Amino acid sequence: MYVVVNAAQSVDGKLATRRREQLRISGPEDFDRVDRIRAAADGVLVGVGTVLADDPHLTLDEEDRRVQRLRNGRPGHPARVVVDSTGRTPTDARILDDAATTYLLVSEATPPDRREELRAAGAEVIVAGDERVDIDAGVGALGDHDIERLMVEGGGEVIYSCFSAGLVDELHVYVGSMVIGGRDAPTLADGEGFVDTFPRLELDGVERLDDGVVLSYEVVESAERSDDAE
Ligand SMILES: NC(=O)c1ccc[n+]([C@@H]2O[C@H](COP(=O)([O-])OP(=O)(O)OC[C@H]3O[C@@H](n4cnc5c(N)ncnc54)[C@H](O)[C@@H]3O)[C@@H](O)[C@H]2O)c1
Ligand SMILES: Nc1nc(=O)c(N)c(NC[C@H](O)[C@H](O)[C@H](O)COP(=O)(O)O)[nH]1
Repeated sequence: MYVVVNAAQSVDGKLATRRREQLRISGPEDFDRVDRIRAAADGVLVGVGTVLADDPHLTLDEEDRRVQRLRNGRPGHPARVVVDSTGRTPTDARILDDAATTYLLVSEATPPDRREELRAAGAEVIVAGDERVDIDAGVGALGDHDIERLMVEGGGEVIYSCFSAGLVDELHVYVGSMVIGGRDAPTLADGEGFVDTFPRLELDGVERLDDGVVLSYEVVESAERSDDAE
């Protein structure tokens, strides 16, 4: 699986406010760039924290010819994926509409009747992990559903888990010209945090878009021996 992480942050590294309300950090040029990364992917993944905060749709701008060209003749939208240990995705979430296939990666902690409710609401439910979703196994299982290139859109907990599992190949961060602040505001990588070994990146490109900058990195060394696995 080839994994591309994309997120937008303030100059102080926050993805949203401490209230976790949706906030536009990107401008229109950056949202176009996000659409092109989505279009090149077979699947777009978010955590349930993002679903509960933003109710995202995660589809493509079908009017944009540049976006459609990147689909390489693949019809429709990329699949949508939610990491959701206990099945908290609301059955009326926009991500469960019939615009695209939606996989919910749940753990054994999601009771069988909740799995059935989510299936009835349109989700393809994949069980990976006992208490919490085993992100490595869950992402691996997406490979059985023709997903070879995955875009991870956040939030901070899920991005950290992807780095911690050594899954990330590329990282693109849009840095918008604003300060959000707040010790409890989500950042690009939350979770437990690394204290011993750290993922190492190589800067691939810098691009000015809107009134901000996109930093693009290749991951050259992962931190598979994650400190929170001790
Ligand atoms: N600016 C951006 O680019 C951007 C992108 C996405 C989200 N956001 C913002 O981020 C916030 C949500 O981020 P977040 O960090 O609270 O939530 P998240 O979207 O990262 O989801 C995390 C949740 O997923 C579940 N989960 C299950 N298994 C997991 C695993 N193995 N690893 C990690 N999580 C697992 C847990 O319930 C966890 O609380 C919202 O405020 C949203 O608006 C911003
Ligand atoms: N690139 C980017 N810039 C931002 O300023 C911002 N707030 C997000 N946030 C990402 C988060 O996952 C959102 O929920 C989806 O971007 C919503 O996606 P839809 O428009 O519903 O398809 N992403």
